[in-house]
Amino acid sequence: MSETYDLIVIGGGPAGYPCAIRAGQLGMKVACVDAWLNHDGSPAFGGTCLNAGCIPSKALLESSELYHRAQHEFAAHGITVEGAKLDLAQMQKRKTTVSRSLTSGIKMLFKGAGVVGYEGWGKMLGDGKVEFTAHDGKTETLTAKNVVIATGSAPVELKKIAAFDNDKIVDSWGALEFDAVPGKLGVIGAGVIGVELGSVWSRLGAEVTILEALPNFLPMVDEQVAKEALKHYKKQGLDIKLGAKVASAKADKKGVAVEYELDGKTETMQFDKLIVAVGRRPFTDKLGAQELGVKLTDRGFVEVDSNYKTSVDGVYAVGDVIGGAMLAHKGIEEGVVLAERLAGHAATVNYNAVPSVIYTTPEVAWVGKSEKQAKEEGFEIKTGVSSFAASGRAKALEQAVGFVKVISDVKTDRILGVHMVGPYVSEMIAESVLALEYAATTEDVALTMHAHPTLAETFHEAVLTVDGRAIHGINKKK
Ligand SMILES: NC(=O)c1ccc[n+]([C@@H]2O[C@H](COP(=O)([O-])OP(=O)(O)OC[C@H]3O[C@@H](n4cnc5c(N)ncnc54)[C@H](O)[C@@H]3O)[C@@H](O)[C@H]2O)c1
Repeated sequence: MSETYDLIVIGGGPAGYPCAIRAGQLGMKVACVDAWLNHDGSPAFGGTCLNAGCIPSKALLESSELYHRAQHEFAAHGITVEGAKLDLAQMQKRKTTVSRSLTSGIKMLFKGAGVVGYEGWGKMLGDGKVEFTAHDGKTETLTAKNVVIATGSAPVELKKIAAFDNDKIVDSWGALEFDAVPGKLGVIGAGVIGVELGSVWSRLGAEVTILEALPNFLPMVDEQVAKEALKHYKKQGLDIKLGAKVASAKADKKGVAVEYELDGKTETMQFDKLIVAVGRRPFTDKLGAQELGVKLTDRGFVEVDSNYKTSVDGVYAVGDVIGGAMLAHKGIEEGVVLAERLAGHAATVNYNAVPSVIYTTPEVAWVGKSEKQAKEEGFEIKTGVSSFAASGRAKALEQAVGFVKVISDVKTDRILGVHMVGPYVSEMIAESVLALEYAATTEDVALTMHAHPTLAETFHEAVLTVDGRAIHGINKKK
């Protein structure tokens, strides 16, 4: 029997499930097919983000941060905690509970929007047909007017250098599932995943070394912010070796021996576990994309036009699988916008206002252009920086580190970029995104009242600093 739909979404991660839900809300008959299986064999919607990425990593980041604070910060608040002990099994159990509550929630949301969820693999056969193979091997053919590819991405494996063995050499998912704190932990790659996971295990007691091939740290982040973040990471004990290109990693019963080149010399380090976090690749396995003639780029991303349409009529793609920023929220927006367009509505993604966040301590967040980028693009810019050291709220939180930097256009006064390093900047960045979305000037934000005392005042102060009128900072003489 062939079930017929208006839309079949293949992939139920942050790009796919919102696309399916929005399409359902807009009156389409929708199916969403997802192949995810957790390590315990349970299927789940939500993709990497909810099952093995954003959410479980944030759960462990929070728990490990509390453990670290109990040991190193509570005394400053006048709280004595004697013998704070780590119960890693409980910490992992809580992490799983957080994830599962959200992934099971997707099924409820599907119900509410009239979306039919299929747990298993989807393979495009052409002419709107999708072969669905359930986890028990049973197959059925589904048909739809339109098909959306939202199959996401997977960790890049360094097959010749450090192939995953899922025990000693693991990917970012495996690194969230350790059942004991490694004594010595190696990480290849000081990108977002490397520093977030390195932070988790360092706070829990591991000696962490991060080997990064590039000579500069976090090159996608504003230089001033990256420098400040590096200073704090090093202070916390993360040993970040820049310009260290890993040549080989060999695992045996004792651990992993990693050979890397630094300053023309070959060095070796021994670790108990090694995390490989060197980026993610588009995931199109078992999808039938190439057989169908869906054009892929040299790097395997699905090629789409400005309407997210692939080279094959009736086949669209959104999220990590089409490239660009590999961020859940970018995928969510694309999925929703595509559903709206398929329903005949006008909708668009503003790629100039995509926020990025690194959930370390301090957190790093940014949106828009960096100072270097703005200058390279020919803007005459003015900048304003305000430090959290001047924030009453940050001091009360015992987290008065970092700063907010605002970049604006001299000619129009429009805000071009905002870059932050400090406490809870993951939450603060939303205001800057809104400023960019509404093409706000520094004057617009300067005239906006901010509650006192809040961390958000530091953004306001940075904006005031642009024109030398900060109240809680020393302004540069003009
Ligand atoms: N908080 C978040 O928003 C968040 C969290 C996790 C992941 N992500 C996204 O997931 C994607 C993947 O993250 P990632 O950190 O794996 O990739 P990444 O591309 O951000 O960083 C990988 C790093 O590995 C280095 N590298 C590559 N080969 C190496 C080698 N042989 N030796 C040493 N270093 C090497 C690269 O130079 C690079 O700096 C990114 O797009 C990221 O933005 C986002």
